[in-house]
Amino acid sequence: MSLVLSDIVLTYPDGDRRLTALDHVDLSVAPGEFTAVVGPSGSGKSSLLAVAATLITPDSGTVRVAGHDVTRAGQAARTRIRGDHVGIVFQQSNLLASLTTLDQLLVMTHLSGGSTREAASRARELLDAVDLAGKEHKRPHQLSGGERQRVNIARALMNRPEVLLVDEPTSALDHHRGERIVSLLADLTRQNGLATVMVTHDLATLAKVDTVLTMSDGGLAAGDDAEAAAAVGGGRSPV
Ligand SMILES: Nc1ncnc2c1ncn2[C@@H]1O[C@H](COP(=O)(O)OP(=O)(O)OP(=O)(O)O)[C@@H](O)[C@H]1O
Repeated sequence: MSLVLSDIVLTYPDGDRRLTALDHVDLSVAPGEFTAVVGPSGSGKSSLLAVAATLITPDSGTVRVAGHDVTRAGQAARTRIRGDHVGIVFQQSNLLASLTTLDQLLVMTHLSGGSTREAASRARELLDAVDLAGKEHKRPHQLSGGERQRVNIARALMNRPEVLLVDEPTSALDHHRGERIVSLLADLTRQNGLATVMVTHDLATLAKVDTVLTMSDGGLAAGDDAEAAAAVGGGRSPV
């Protein structure tokens, strides 16, 4: 398994008490497996992604990323494990306004101290894979929302991660562009043997994933599409 969360408990301060955001959560994602997590607002989905991304340390439980026990690692080791093994795609494109598409990707290698020549060919290969060949020299304001999200995805894959974590990738896109992004994520997951976890409210995208899990009050359970519909709010239309 590329990503294993075992018996995770995460609480936040809440006045003079603690609020339990993740309540004994287990999650395992194999290489090449595309997992979706659905659930109502406040159920703990972002907290789950943040723990898997090694951005927050749970109160208890263990997180293993590409075989590394992150929970026992110090701050520096955790940062290295995240940089080497985890790709993260946020809900809103958070590209740097002044950089070209190509430079958005190259900056990742620069930060991790990798070889520049290899990075340039890796970046071009990825931009080709996300159908952005020819847009290398555009800046974010010259790209559509879907194109910006594809730059985000390519950037997350620059360092060849084993684990890809994606938060609401379709929320800023119309239905057609949203479907294209999720199909792309499904293809990249299989082609690159990624363990992908996607948080989504968009039930139309669930057809493309291997596993659907539902979060409810900090608990995570296997769920079919009907349960998923109920979990995101009584089967309301995809957004
Ligand atoms: N930094 C924080 N401090 C205190 N409480 C928090 C913090 N972050 C989240 N929470 C609480 O933890 C619970 C889980 O929040 P989380 O953001 O993980 O839910 P979510 O399912 O991602 O919600 P949404 O779909 O609205 O983004 C909620 O009750 C939320 O209010």
